Amino acid sequence: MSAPSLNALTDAGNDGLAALRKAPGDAVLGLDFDGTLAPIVEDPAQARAHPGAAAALSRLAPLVGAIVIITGRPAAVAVDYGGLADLHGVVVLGQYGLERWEDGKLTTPEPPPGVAQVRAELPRLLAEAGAPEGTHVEDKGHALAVHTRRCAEPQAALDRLRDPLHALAERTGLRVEPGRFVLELRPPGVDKGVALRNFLDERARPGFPSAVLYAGDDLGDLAAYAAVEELRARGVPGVKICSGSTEVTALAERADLVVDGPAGVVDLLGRLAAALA
Ligand SMILES: O=P(O)(O)OC[C@H]1O[C@H](O[C@H]2O[C@H](CO)[C@@H](O)[C@H](O)[C@H]2O)[C@H](O)[C@@H](O)[C@@H]1O
Repeated sequence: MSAPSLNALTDAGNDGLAALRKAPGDAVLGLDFDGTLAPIVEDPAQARAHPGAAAALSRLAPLVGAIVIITGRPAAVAVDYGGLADLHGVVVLGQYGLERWEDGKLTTPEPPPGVAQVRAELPRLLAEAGAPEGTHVEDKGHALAVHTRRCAEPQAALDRLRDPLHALAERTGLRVEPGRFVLELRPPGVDKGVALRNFLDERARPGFPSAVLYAGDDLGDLAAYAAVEELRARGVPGVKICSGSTEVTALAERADLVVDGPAGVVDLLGRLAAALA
C-alpha cells in the first residue's frame, strides 16, 4: 500500500492498515450504508449508493477475507439501493444485525409485538406531540424511523419528539436509536457492534481476522467502533474510518482516518483495491 493518503492519523490505525496489507485474505472490511456508501438525501426512499461503490466493492471482494455491510436499513433495501444484488462475497446485515442477506438469500426474524404497537400508536403520538410539517415515518417492518430532515427546523423538531418517542419505546419494549435527523424505534438486543462481533466469531479460525476495517458516519456506528477497539485490545489490528460530515462529529473524534463523505469512502476503497491487487 504505497499511496500516502491511505495513511491513518493514528499509530493504531496505521498498524491496522499495515496488517490489512500484509494478510488481506484474512482481513474483514465492515461498512455502513447511508452516509458512508450512499450520500445523504432528504427522502430515505431516494438514497442510492455512490455510483462508484458497487464497482469498488466488487474489486475488493476477491482480495479480502470478507466484506460486510452493517446497516439500519432492511437488508433487502440496502442490497437494492446499493446495487449489490450481483456482488459475490458481500454480506449485508440489516436492521442493525437482525437480518442477513448473503448470496441472494435473505434471513429475517419475526418482528417483536412492540413494533406493531408502535405502528398503531405513532400517528396519534406525533399529532399530540405537535410534530412539525415535514416529519416523516419510515416503516422498516422491524422498526419505525421518525425523520425530521424535511422539517423547516429539523433539530428543533427532533428535540420536540425525543421525550414522547422515548416514552413510547419504553412502553413497547423497543429502544430508541438516534441518528442523523432521525429517531428510530427498534428492537433491543442487537447493535452494529454485536453484529460485527458475531460475524467475526462465526468465521473464527487461526489467524482470522488479520485486521478489521470499519467505516461509518453516524451514531449507530459507534458500537462497531467499540468492537474494533476491543479487538485491538485483544491484539487484532483495526482501522476506524469516518465518513465525515458537518452533522455528526462524534465519529471523527474516535476515527483513525476521516474522509470526505461517501465520495471519500469510495475513493479510499478504490485505492485500497489498487494497493491490494
Ligand atoms: O446504518 P445506516 O446504513 O447508516 O442507516 C441508518 C439510517 O439511515 C437512513 O436515514 C438516513 O439517511 C437518509 C437518506 O439519506 C436521510 O434522509 C436521513 O436523514 C438519515 O437519517 C434510513 O432512512 C434509516 O432507515 C436508517 O436506519
